[in-house]
Amino acid sequence: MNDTFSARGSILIAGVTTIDGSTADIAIDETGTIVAIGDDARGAIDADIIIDGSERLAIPGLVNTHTHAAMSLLRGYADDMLLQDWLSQKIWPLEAHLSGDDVYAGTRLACLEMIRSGTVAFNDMYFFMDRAAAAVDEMGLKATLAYGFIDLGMEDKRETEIRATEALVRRIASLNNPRIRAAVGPHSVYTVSLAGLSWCAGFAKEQNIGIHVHLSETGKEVTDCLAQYGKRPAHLLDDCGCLTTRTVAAHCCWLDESECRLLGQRGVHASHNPASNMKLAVNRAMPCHWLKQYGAGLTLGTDGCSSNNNLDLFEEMKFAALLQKFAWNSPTLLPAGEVFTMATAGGARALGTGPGTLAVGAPADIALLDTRAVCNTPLFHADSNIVYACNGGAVRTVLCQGRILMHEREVPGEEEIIREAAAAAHALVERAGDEG
Ligand SMILES: N[C@@H](CCSC[C@H]1O[C@@H](n2cnc3c(=O)[nH]cnc32)[C@H](O)[C@@H]1O)C(=O)O
Ligand SMILES: [Zn+2]
Repeated sequence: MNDTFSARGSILIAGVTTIDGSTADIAIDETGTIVAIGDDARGAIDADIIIDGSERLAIPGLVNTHTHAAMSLLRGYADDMLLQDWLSQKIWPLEAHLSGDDVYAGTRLACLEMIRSGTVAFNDMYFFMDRAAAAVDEMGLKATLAYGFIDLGMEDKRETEIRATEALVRRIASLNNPRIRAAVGPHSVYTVSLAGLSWCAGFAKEQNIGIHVHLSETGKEVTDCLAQYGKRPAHLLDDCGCLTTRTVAAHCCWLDESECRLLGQRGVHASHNPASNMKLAVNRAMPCHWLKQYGAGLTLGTDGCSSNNNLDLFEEMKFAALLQKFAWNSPTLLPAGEVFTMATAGGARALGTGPGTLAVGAPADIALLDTRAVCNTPLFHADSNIVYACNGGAVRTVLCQGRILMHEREVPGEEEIIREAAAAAHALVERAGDEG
């Protein structure tokens, strides 16, 4: 087993079921690229490792486009509250006591949870991101990491956030790990000044990196923005240059049709976070149908573990499909195939990690599901089982860029990761002098 995880050779996944129901071999070379799929794949490489694909369904690894990974330490710390109260009374006071070690422990726990539920890449915004990068580096996933930029209209705070953003981008460049990228993370229109937003846009352009922002999460965000600036949040972000083809906008719940058109024109990727939105009762579902109509990117995210409270994108796919139907009153909206595409190709395109499909030339970012699991029985339409019946527990094996991160539900070192995260979470709450 240790050989399986440490090896860096070529891999053959033999006789695996694909999403269309056929059986194929998948050949992966030493660089972690899929070099052949089908009957002829076996001959394409001299495989160092052979993974038995019988009773396994191969899907592209899932991509989570909105997380605060280290908030895994805050899972269950404060639930059932109003968004503003939850942030200002519980989360932000606790976060004031966070250390870099906490972010490292929490991000490792989050990576473990994502691997165990078939996710290979994520888009994160938080503090101490150099420590998050170290965790991702070790755990073997792909991530785009942004320092959450919040200036609250104060010039001295803006300077601090600018320095922190610049330092993270330098740090990630120095890691020289192609799996880890930096982005600029202006938190939102209600926490960042116009000068801050404009600086973020300019810096992202200069560095040729993405932007990760919260957009139109609540009705209050929209009414406050209209009162303060006389325009809606997406138009304000656009004035500051924050809407680009490399922007991921999380939530997008309260966008009107003109804002959806604008996101489409700018080629922005919207991250739908249905579990967080329902839990915090933001009271409107992202208008997927308008965003799709106007050509914006559609992707899926979980948000942090204290508003979800897990990172399982299988559950998120189901919530997305159900919420769209319920909120917009049509059972034909967001069918299984479309939500599966959001969680795979849509997310991969947004983060630039590949096509998000199993194809020759694509990176071997692959999850293998158990076809004999109850949730996959019977298996008439794989996308339906995946979206409506399964959760992450159906995932048996995960590869990221051809590296085996989990095999038959074993992830190396997981007991230590869990123990250290639990200890860090309890010590944090104790330091903050509040038992939650
Ligand atoms: N430099 C910032 C750090 C911001 S990290 C990103 C922030 O987003 C917060 N956050 C998490 N979930 C949500 C959400 O749903 N809406 C808005 N903010 C959130 C999270 O708790 C964290 O404080 C500072 O000095 O405060
Ligand atoms: Zn968030």
